[in-house]
Amino acid sequence: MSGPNLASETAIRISEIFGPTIQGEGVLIGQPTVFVRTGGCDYRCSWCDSLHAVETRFRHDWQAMGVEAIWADVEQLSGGEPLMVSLSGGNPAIQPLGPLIAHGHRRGYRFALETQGSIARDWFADLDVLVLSPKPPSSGMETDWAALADCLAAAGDGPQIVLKFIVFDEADYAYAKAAAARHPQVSVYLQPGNHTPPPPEDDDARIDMEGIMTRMHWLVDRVVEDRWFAARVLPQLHVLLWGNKRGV
Ligand SMILES: C[S@@+](CC[C@H](N)C(=O)[O-])C[C@H]1O[C@@H](n2cnc3c(N)ncnc32)[C@H](O)[C@@H]1O
Ligand SMILES: Nc1nc2[nH]cc(C(=O)O)c2c(=O)[nH]1
Ligand code: SF4
Ligand SMILES: [Mg+2]
Repeated sequence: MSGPNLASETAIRISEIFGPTIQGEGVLIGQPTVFVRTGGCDYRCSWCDSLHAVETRFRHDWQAMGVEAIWADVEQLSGGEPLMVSLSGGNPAIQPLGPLIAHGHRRGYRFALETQGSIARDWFADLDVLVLSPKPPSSGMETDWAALADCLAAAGDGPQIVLKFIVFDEADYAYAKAAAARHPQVSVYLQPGNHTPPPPEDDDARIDMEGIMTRMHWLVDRVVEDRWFAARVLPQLHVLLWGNKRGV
């Protein structure tokens, strides 16, 4: 909560803080982590699974919090045991996260950040893992390639950097291949899309498991057919386990 001593430049808009759970996606899949999800996004992906942290109609659920207040929640959830903190959103790059990362690092925690690559920040260099997830045609968004390159440049040699592409169809797959070719030094994760986003207003967590599995099989076939052996194909493990349930 914003208190009297909360300097406005350090206020971070928070949608939810939860965990520990396992990281369900990409390079850190299976790793225990606490999530810090920020509110607000510069994109509106057609299939976004986190609209409660994107659309301003949910902003009454967001809180402006200082580093100390966020950290109290992270420490309480982790029992004071240093672990990986996953920063997601919304687009967490909108928020001033540098001081939070420095605060956690001093206490032995590590930080992974998930962003679409539309906004570069100097503090990307302080992360342990930077997951860049540029958005394919099915999202309805346009990629700003210069901004993506700026994100990679801002991170420099600091964090481990990976590209994670959501793939729904052949056009998305072609996009992933072309985008990966622009940055051949960065490892690539391909993730089948989940086309049943949660209605944010209720708790119906059902998903079309068959549809996701069909897409996953197709994606594996596609990568093998192309002999794209540098790519890694992974489902959203948390979605397979808990469907579209929030806070897991
Ligand atoms: C909700 S986003 C938040 C972080 C950032 N805005 C981004 O998109 O990278 C976290 C991750 O979930 C992925 N994602 C969102 N909706 C999805 C869906 N319907 N199916 C599969 N992955 C999805 C995004 O592509 C991103 O990699
Ligand atoms: N378990 C779990 N893994 C995740 N990986 C990325 C997530 C996200 O929403 O950013 C997410 C999430 O919400 N839960
Ligand atoms: S960029 Fe991420 S949070 Fe924003 S709308 Fe797209 S998937 Fe959702
Ligand atoms: Mg998610």
